[in-house]
Amino acid sequence: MRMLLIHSDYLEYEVKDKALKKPEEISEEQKRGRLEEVLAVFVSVEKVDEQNPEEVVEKAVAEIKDVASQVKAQNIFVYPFAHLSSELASPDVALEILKTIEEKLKEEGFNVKRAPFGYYKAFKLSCKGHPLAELSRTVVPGEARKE
Ligand SMILES: Nc1ncnc2c1ncn2[C@@H]1O[C@H](CO)[C@@H](NC(=O)[C@@H](N)CO)[C@H]1O
Repeated sequence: MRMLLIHSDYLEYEVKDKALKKPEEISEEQKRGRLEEVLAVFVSVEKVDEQNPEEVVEKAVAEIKDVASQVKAQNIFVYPFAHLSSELASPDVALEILKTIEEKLKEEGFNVKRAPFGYYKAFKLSCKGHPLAELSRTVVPGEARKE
């Protein structure tokens, strides 16, 4: 799994078109979203993560919590983003993993939004620009090695 973490004044998105034949079903309300003072986490779920989704969720949540505490962010935006890797997991597995990351972060007390899966979306982001405002993390299950 590849993550790009951007500490931002705000992140807002608007759903445009379907990017998959069967995107996640969403309500009218979910077609737009915005969070202020947010840690935006752009996530590409990778093929290697299919070996142990539970473990990669655990590692991803730990990394996100670590960065959130460093930048003192209570709001987290989980944003599916298929552009950080050339070895993507299947959409079904990716969606499940992203939903579980969202759930676990909520259990940890964060205010979490997740952008809809399987769509082209317009988005606006205002990066804060401090030294920890732009970070990337890679997590893989167990002994799996990234080539
Ligand atoms: N392995 C994966 N990891 C993360 N997201 C994934 C995925 N497989 C499919 N998606 C979702 O389907 C859209 C089309 O690839 C993706 N859409 C996007 O990435 C938008 N930024 C528009 O390009 C995403 O919502």
